[in-house]
Amino acid sequence: MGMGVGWVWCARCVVRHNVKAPRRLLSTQTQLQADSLSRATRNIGIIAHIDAGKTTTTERMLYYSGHTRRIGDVDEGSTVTDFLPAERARGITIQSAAITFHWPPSPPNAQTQPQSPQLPPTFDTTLRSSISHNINLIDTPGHADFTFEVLRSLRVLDGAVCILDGVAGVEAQTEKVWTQSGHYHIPRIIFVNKLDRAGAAFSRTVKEIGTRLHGWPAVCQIPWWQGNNGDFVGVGDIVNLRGMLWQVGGDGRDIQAFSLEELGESDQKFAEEIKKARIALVEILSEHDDAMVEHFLDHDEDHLAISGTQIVESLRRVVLRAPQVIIPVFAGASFRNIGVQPLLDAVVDLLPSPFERPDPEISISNQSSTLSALLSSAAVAKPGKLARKQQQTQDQGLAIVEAKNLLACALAFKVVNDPKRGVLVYVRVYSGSIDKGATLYNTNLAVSERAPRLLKMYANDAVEVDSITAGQIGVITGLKHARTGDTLIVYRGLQMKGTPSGGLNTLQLRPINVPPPVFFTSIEPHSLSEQKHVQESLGILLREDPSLHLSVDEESGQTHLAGMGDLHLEIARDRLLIDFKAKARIGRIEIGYREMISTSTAPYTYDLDKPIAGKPTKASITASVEPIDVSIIVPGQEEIQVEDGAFETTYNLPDNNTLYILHPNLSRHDSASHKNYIPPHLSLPGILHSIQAGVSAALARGPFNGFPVANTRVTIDLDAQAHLLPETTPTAISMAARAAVGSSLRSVNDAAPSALLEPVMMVTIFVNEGSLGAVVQDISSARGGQVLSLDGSDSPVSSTSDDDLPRIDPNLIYTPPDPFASGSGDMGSGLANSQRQIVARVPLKEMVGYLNHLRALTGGRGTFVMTVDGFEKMGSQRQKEVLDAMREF
Ligand SMILES: Nc1nc2c(ncn2[C@@H]2O[C@H](COP(=O)(O)OP(=O)(O)OP(=O)(O)O)[C@@H](O)[C@H]2O)c(=O)[nH]1
Repeated sequence: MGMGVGWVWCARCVVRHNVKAPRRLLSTQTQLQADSLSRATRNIGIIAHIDAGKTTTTERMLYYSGHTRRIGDVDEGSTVTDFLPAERARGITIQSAAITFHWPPSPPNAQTQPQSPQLPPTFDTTLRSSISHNINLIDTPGHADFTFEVLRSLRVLDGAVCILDGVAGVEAQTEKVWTQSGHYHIPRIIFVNKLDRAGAAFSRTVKEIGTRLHGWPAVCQIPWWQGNNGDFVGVGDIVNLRGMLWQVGGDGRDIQAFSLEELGESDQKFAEEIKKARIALVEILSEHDDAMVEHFLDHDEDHLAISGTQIVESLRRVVLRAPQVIIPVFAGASFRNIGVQPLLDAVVDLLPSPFERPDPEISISNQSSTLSALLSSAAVAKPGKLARKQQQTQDQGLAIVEAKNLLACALAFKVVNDPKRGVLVYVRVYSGSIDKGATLYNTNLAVSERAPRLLKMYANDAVEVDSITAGQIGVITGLKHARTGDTLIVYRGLQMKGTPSGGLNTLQLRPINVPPPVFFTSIEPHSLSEQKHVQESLGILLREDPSLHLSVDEESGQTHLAGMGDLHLEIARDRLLIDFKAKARIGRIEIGYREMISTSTAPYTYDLDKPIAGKPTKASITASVEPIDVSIIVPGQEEIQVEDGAFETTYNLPDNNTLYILHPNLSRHDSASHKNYIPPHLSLPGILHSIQAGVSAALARGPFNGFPVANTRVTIDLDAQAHLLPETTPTAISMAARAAVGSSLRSVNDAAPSALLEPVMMVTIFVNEGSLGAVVQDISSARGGQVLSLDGSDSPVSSTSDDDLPRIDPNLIYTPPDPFASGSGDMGSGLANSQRQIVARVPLKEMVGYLNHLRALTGGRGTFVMTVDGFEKMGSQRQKEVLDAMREF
């Protein structure tokens, strides 16, 4: 008979609360506690193709950890993670919420208190998974439209579990996210789910892991199929050499373990397969880990004699090495409650703590660096030695000196409006500690705001905490400005209205390129009285997802909402109408073309002189515009300030626009001299920010057809004495800048009409050999696309930086047989080869509704992913057709 396998909390992890520290030691003590908390923390995400079972698996994880009392069911729409009604209706996960739980489960009273367990100095004999850890599970969206959203959540992960559907195998979207997470060097393990389904093919899936994800699968579990129908009942645990049998129909807590000896009597074949798998596992580890070779020799070359702990430590070493070449593979069926607890053990045992991660990249004064480089230079740099650091720019030198005042640095990785609690800002702290009440400086928005309340989010509970320390994930409530993706810093001596000096105000954590919006829709409140609510809801929506863009046409008052995909906008629409109950008419979802001016203007000055909010207000702005001539523009959507000289400032704006501001009387390096030129209530950074906001608003709506303007250089001549008066406010500067640039664009368009640019996509299509011809034919003739490669390695999916990843021969991969898979005769290389990949550039217009067409062409098997490759000038005939079609509508 087998023994029960229990996941119960262990007494060792209880924190000793009653130790009194002498007062002066307190801060080091707290630091130590924070460090051990982080060492016992896993910040992980689940990456998976839509429908692979991410939500189902998450639910089980929360249930077994003791944080929920019943298993939520996705199909009934009662799950914890997918908490937005719009998600429930669609059954897909779109919001990246983060949930904390403990694994193994912690004692009931410590359940919701952050704790710092006492970890042993080494793990040579103890498994990490024998001690309760904090798991911060960050939800990543699975749909192709949300790739950017995935990227955004990926950058705060320390490790990931990739869930594969054991019937469908490795799917296009998984491949894409896998590659992206590889770019961030995120260690990953794989869970092959849905092995209970008819047609489940573990072996085929493992081979696909090798061929499509470019790593050597290390099979840590094999499926246990029983009876004539091949019922999936449990797994063979290759690490610990045992069979694990889940009670049929139970909640999954009742698991029996059978030793190889016991199995030898009941299921001889299965016992033999476990041994085979163990040999393969030791072999593959030995190829990549010298310590494993030593263990192997120490145990007289007996693969079975090596201890489970040694295998786990070896797996951990190879998983944490970048690039990751070995991919541990686990098996289960979370819907049947099979396999989830060992998967959680693997999360703790194999994935890294925040301390085991590479130093996070930052950008500061538009230069790339890493956070610890910045922090450690602060420790050594003394102002007097600055001269020696002059190979860096002066701004960076200043930042280094100022970095000693940087008390904390965090990334707001997700903003969610919770109907009950208001706007929740999920943060990951990278250095220092954010304490309750701290003043946070937002380097993206150049504003300060106080953090009134800090929370730790558990599945069933939000618990208030006093601080969120480095390596931790938590929630700040009550913030009015912070948006998804913003960098927040705590800075010694910062005043609410102040700006951190010396370049720290430009610090960005793990900056990413925001793809340009290529679809838009119009929004019109039902009535004037609804307008305020619609505006407020849109405001929250944009804080949640800054990849949505809002622009208002000054004359018609019409509002446009732009996004990255049609589904992206559909979700935003549902969010607005259903979740926020906004009363508005939402127009058709259309393609977001760009306009480009064809000639330049002389400087034009707009003088604003009118009462704003009851006060007389004045501002003047002198602007000129000129086209930047490139035929294809490459997307890049972040506003980046380039501080090139003391008296000039350049902004690289979205859509390949540039803003060049000359401020001859205002030196960036001598703010004391400004008082001679500008009224005391204005500051140079504030003025520049207002000009940029006004110019961006003007560029968002072109004069030709109301599309955003691209490829344009705007020059602003700022004569501080003439243009900035006592009655000048930041709002007035923005309005004047918008008006000056708006008029310049109109006059240039009157002189010579602008041209339209259309979004062109890089499309990667996966099809079976049989449909290849038809799909290529359709793309290149009917859709006007250009096929770039077939099965090429230069595609965006397996992109250039992965060249060092191995090309893997599926015949060299160990897999157990697939006795019940349909088409199991055609295993391995045959199947892998029959899957073909087409990479093509296709105008977005021709890709609308493509999925259905592709399904029809491929008997439902084809899939594709696409990203914006650029905007291209259209031929005059094509432009006319597009414009005619728009007018008709
Ligand atoms: N047979 C079987 N079905 C499963 C299993 N796991 C999940 N499912 C089903 O697969 C469907 C999708 O599961 P979800 O958990 O919603 O998948 P998801 O990956 O979260 O999907 P999105 O939220 O849309 O990204 C649901 O109908 C589940 O009941 C499994 O182990 N076996």
